Amino acid sequence: MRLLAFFLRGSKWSLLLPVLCGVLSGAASAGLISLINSVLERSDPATAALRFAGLGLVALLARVASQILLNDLQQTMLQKLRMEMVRRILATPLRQLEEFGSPRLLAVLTDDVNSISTSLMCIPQLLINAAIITGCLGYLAWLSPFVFLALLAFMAVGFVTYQLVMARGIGFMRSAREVQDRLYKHLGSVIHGIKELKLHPGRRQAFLEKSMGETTATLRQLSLKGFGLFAVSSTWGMFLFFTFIGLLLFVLPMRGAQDSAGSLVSLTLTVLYLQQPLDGLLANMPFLTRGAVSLRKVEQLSVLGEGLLEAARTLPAPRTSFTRLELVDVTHRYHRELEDSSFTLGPMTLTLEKGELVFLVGGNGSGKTTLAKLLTGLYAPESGEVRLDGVPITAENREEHRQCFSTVFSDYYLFNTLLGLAPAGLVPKARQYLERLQLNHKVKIDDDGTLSTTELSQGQRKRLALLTAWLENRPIYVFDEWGADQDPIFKEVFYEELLPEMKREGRTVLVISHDDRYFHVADRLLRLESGKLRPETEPAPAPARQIA
Ligand SMILES: Nc1ncnc2c1ncn2[C@@H]1O[C@H](COP(=O)(O)OP(=O)(O)OP(=O)(O)O)[C@@H](O)[C@H]1O
Repeated sequence: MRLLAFFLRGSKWSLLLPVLCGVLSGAASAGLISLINSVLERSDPATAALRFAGLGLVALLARVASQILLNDLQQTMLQKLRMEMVRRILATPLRQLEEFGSPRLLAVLTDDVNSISTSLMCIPQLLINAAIITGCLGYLAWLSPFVFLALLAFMAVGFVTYQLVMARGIGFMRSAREVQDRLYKHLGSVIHGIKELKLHPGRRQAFLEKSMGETTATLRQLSLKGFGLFAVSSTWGMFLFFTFIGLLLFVLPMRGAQDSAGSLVSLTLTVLYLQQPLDGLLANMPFLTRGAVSLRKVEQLSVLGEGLLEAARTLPAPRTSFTRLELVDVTHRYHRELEDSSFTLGPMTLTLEKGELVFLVGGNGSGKTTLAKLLTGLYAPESGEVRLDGVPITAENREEHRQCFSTVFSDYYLFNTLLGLAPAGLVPKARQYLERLQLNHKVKIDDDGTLSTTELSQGQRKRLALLTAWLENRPIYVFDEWGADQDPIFKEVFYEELLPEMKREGRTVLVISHDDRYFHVADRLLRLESGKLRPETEPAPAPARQIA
């Protein structure tokens, strides 16, 4: 029902039409049984044949129309669902997404969205079957109220017992769905850890046997149990049904309880006619249940982005200037469920002025990237305030705040096109930058901003990422260990030429770096130790150059 309500919410009218066709098809099928009975008993074969053909035709045409319309609805819903999920992900705060985890996100976007759409495909058949069952029951009530009531009682018993078994089945399906998140994590390891797995047979074996092997075996077991229970409960339903037919055939005549309107043949035929739609109803249940389980997962993801969508849909204009960026008593803490210790950054107070070139240094895990995420508005502070030109950054203006920054984080992502950068005007500039970054012999940029390749060395890819950031033309640049993958010559170009040039252009540049050879380039050096800012020190003077 939740599933039906979900689909009805957005597409009442496009669902109504196929439903009506489905019901019409079911009603026509139910009409057929009364016709068959009347032919068997008494009716004129010629007119009955015409009615038979007419009803059969209506049943078939309405069924095919319902399925075509529903197919169309399914594809539309699938597209809408995928777009909406991605919109919600884009609107969700980064920290919440990190906590949710990419394997779970992937499982929702692929498996769950597909299960929901498969369950949608079951709906026309469900409606057709429900219409046939209702029609047959109505006809049965007219033939024999006693048999009708007895069948209702059997169906009630069947429904209650079926529900009891199904509840266990649904439990297994939910557990299987949880395991699926783990499976996606392992699939991610195959893709991203392929080199490590190929180079080390022991690790590969352990991965296959333990990680993948155990997870897939658990998933198999849970799915088998879930689907097994569905099979048992539908067989139980069919057992009740045959028991009823047995009683109808052998006990009813003995008790002489038939009322005059219903002959045994008509009653048996009508009840038998119910078998196919009942069977169909039960066969669709696992898919509908799987869809409902997936819908719960999708709804969990939906909650993440709730309330933020509207803000995300109105694009703020990029900001071209600022004078001061401040952190005032800001803290951020990573909570980890299964660990006693948690990392806390701050409380810290810090100011960055327009046109400053600031280096942020410190040991691994001291909090440099976390601080950069707070400054750029990718994280919201747990306490304290981030202020831009004196204005506190809140949930309402954080999206706008982020428009001040161009970044290359150490785990940057490189798009293969100058996405969202209005390419027409920027392509000539992009080609110039390509030359400055010594990539013009490797990469070409089309007039529509598509890069000829991103299949490059790590250092070259990072230069391309720098190019995109540079083109964004924002007032503040943040580079997180950008120099780490560069050769000594290009490191020098970056620290000694490009950074000072950005500063001369009036930009504020925050450089996270371990390259102490170039600390002298900075106007200021911020040093982090275990999440705390140390008192500022003057950058060391430039080291003496070696004379060859
Ligand atoms: N997504 C996360 N979830 C939980 N803890 C995290 C997460 N990211 C970082 N941390 C923890 O926060 C601390 C600071 O991490 P951060 O990445 O800011 O350090 P860093 O100074 O940039 O380190 P490095 O020089 O190694 O890049 C680390 O101890 C790390 O374990």
